Formats: sequence, C-alpha cells, structure tokens
Amino acid sequence: MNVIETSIPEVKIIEPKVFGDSRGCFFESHSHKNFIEKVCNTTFVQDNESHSQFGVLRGMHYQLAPYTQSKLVRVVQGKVLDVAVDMRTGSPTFGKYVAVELSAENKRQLFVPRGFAHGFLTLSEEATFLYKCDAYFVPNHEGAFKWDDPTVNIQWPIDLSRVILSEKDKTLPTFEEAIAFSYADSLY
Ligand SMILES: Cc1cn([C@H]2C[C@H](O)[C@@H](COP(=O)(O)OP(=O)(O)O[C@H]3O[C@@H](C)C(=O)[C@@H](O)[C@H]3O)O2)c(=O)[nH]c1=O
Repeated sequence: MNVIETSIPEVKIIEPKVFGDSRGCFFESHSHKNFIEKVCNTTFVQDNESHSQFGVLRGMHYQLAPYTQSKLVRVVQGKVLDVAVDMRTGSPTFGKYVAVELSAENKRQLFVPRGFAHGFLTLSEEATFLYKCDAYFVPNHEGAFKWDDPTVNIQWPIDLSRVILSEKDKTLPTFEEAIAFSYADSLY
C-alpha cells in the first residue's frame, strides 16, 4: 500500500496495491500489520457501513472524550468528497481541513485521527461508505458542528440547495460552539 501525506500531517491517504487480471482485480483493503507500521499504531474494533443518495451530507461528526475515535474510511460504490477537520486546540492546523475524493474507482482510504471531526458529501447517484473505528460507538456521546460553518468554510463542490441532511444534522452548533462544548483538549 502507498501512504500519501496531506496538508495536515496526521491525516493520511492510503492507496492499496491493486492486482488486476482478466477476471477483475484483487487488493488487500486492510492489513493491520501494514497499517500500524505505515500509518498509526491503533486497533480498529468496529466496522460501519452507510448508503447514501446524491447530495446526502453526513457531518461534521466526532465522539466525545473519553470515547474519541480514529476512523479509516473508504467508498466501495460511487463517489464522495470526504472531509476531516482538525479540532485539536493548540494544533498548528486547528480549524483547518483536508478534503479528498474517495471512490470505488480510486479505492483511496482516508485516515481520520482522534481530535478530528469527519463528514462526507455524496457526489454520485448512490454511494456505499465503509469505515473502521478504533473505539466503539457510545450513544449520547456524539459531538458535531454544522457542515456549512463559516469559520471552517469547507468548499463543498455542489449546489448547496441540493444538500440532504438528517434532522439531527440540520440543527448543529457552530465550530466555535462545538469546541467550547466538547472539552476539545481531551478530544485526542
Ligand atoms: C455512528 C453509529 C450510529 N448508530 C445508530 C444511531 C442512529 O440511530 C443511527 C444513524 O446514526 P447517525 O444518524 O449518527 O449516522 P451518520 O449521520 O451516518 O453518522 C456517521 O457520520 C459519519 C460522517 C461519521 O463520521 C460517523 O462516525 C457517524 O457519525 O445509527 C449506531 O448504532 N452505531 C454507530 O456507530
């Protein structure tokens, strides 16, 4: 696998080595050994899957301390713009974000460390999104801020009137409010 650096050093793009032949292709979608050697020394304990239609935006989410999570995310059908936002107060990249197109075609994965909020926008007619987490989901310990927060100012690439949100994601706080609520120093 190939690890590609991003503008935020702890956020990494992972490209698997793909073996193509007359039948199709094969690749290791995850190797714990390679991952801990080349990306981050952590162990994933939960796998999640979501399906979305064009325009569905899920975000910007994280889990509160002491249940913070790193995530390894990918797309197996369709295409999304995936975004990780640095919420680590004191970090040189605090408030900055990385946005990467992930698709079934490019087979790229994004590593979203603890201390980051995560979200994605579906760019294809449908998308199937898979992700690993290194801590279990704990209900009522979810943190989030609004996808169109003006401070973070994520450049989403579609007409914003077409964005489809969950009821929960329609009424989220701003980035600044989320930082204040979330005891951000203990997010990572
Ligand atoms: C995230 C999660 C949700 N659920 C339940 C809670 C709820 O009833 C239902 C749908 O949850 P949500 O609306 O929060 O799903 P969704 O909006 O897809 O939330 C996800 O968004 C992306 C961007 C992330 O980064 C994830 O960590 C997660 O926050 O599934 C679990 O049982 N386990 C889980 O790990």
